[in-house]
Amino acid sequence: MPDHSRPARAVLGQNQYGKAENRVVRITRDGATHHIKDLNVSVSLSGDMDDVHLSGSNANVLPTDTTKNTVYAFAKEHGIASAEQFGIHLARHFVTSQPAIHRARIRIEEYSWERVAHGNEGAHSFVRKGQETRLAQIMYDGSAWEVVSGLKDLTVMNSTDSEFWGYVKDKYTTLPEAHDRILATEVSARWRFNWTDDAREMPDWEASYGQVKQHLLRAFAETYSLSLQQTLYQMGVRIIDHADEIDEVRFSLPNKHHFLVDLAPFGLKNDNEVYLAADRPYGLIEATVLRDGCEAKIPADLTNL
Ligand SMILES: O=c1[nH]c(=O)c2[nH]c(=O)[nH]c2[nH]1
Repeated sequence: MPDHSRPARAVLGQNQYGKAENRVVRITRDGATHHIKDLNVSVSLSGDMDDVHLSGSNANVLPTDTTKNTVYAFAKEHGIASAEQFGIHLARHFVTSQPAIHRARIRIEEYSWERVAHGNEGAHSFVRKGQETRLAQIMYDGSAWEVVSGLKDLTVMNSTDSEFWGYVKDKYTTLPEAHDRILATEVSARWRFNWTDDAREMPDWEASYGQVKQHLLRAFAETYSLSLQQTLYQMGVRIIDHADEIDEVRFSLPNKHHFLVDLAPFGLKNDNEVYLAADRPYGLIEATVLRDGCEAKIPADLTNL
């Protein structure tokens, strides 16, 4: 039986549109020395877009093709000083130039390149760095900014100074307590800046990124770990303590398990030397570390950011 007490009509919910994954490489030529910025830029706009969904009128629609073109034109006109700065330029442009667009979200992945040292004159040869991917998300609604930076795929390992014991044991527990284990993870992190309005001086986005990455790595290396949870918290504390421009850090840390291999069947003793690096399943440890008194705004599920 249909439920006649509930309205049958459908209504439009949240919507956004734009061009995703615009790959833009900007070369800056400083004489014979060249510099590279290599970005993947996704534009997402929202505003007065009821008509295009409800009646098909495109009167308020700036084509996604135009948003793509804008990314490339801005790379030429404004250059790319940092992913964050580039995203701010784009978000401001879409919201202030189009009356129907009230909110812009620019997501950027940045791939870094390292110079190849060689004998030729000039510096124009690069090798892609295999380490992390840098991330930035800029949101603007015409008055307030939200800038979240981050990184993913930063794989780190401690070959000692990690233990895990004293945990709950029930009838399904088989894990042996570890007093000297490998601790490895692939860091995915996002941090939110407290810069929210044009009236305030912007952080130095490039310097801030380098410092946050160093704090995170040093905290990982220097924490004598009793759990990945404890290490995560120390990484967050270190960033909040040292970076005044940041109010919130969110981590998603897969525990990349390394299991000691039983070599006894071969008459060999394994003195914490030979491990099986398992790829799945993995423990997944996730948490936010906040500046005291600040509100958490980074979504819990980082796969959506
Ligand atoms: O650092 C860890 N935290 C856990 O919660 C956990 N659970 C587990 O089986 N191994 C580990 N390691």
